[in-house]
Amino acid sequence: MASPQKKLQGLVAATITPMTENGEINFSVIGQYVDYLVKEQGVKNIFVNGTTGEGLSLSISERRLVAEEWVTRGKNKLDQVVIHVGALSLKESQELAQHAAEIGADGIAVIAPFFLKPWTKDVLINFLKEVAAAAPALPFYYYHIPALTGVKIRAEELLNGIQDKIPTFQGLKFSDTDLLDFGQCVDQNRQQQFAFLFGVDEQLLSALVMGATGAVGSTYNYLGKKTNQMLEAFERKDFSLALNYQFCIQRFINFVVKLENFSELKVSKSQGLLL
Ligand SMILES: CC(=O)N[C@H](C=O)[C@@H](O)[C@H](O)[C@H](O)CO
Ligand SMILES: CC(=O)C(=O)O
Repeated sequence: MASPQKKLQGLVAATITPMTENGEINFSVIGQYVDYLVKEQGVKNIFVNGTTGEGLSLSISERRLVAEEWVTRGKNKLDQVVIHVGALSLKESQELAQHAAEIGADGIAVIAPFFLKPWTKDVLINFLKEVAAAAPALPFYYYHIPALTGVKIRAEELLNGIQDKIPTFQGLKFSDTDLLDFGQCVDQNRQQQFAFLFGVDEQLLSALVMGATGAVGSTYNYLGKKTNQMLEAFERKDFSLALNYQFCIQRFINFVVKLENFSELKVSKSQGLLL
């Protein structure tokens, strides 16, 4: 069973998967990448093989090797390494979950299957449950990203009673702008020790007000330090300073949104960018 004292909090960088010009994974820079995150950005948690890491575009054997390298390089340097193990095939997802446990990862996260989609909450829960059961000692996070999966089952609905089905359930990574849904996830689970990790970096301050306990995002690779300053200001209840930091972050993201050449990277104006 997941240990609550190891609660995932603060910033989690969704790592980019470094590649060589030939399209091979460039394992040789991952050690430096870890040091850069810790020393330059003050970020000590990572989320591997997610959206930013293009996990769904890698082969299963590449995903295993990437996960292994991050865990190895992060040893004694990072607090937590969470591996995204979602896949269309339940068997592949289970294989990756079991592998994450074997290599000593700190948690696994799973998105909803996105081609033949689960049509009800129960169908989705059953899929997640089977994956979680393949790594019964690892904390499990549901990765809610409806703009990319097309699975619109509300997170609030999914969380209702989830620990009865998935005892290792430890939190939610919420990559959507629906703060009603997010707020209700927090409000209805106050008795639990869940991690509520927000995934739309340009709106993190609003999510902190709603009770986010941390954040997973692409921009924490390079705006980690700035975002940590925002978190500290929020913690001190200096909301006007926190807002200044959020606006600064927004100006950067807005600049990228407006770059026409980046339009093909755009998921949707309101759902966040692949930065
Ligand atoms: C769709 C996507 O990749 N979202 C990322 C994580 O969930 C975010 O970190 C965004 O890249 C960021 O919020 C910028 O829009
Ligand atoms: C942002 C994020 O969490 C991801 O890239 O998966």
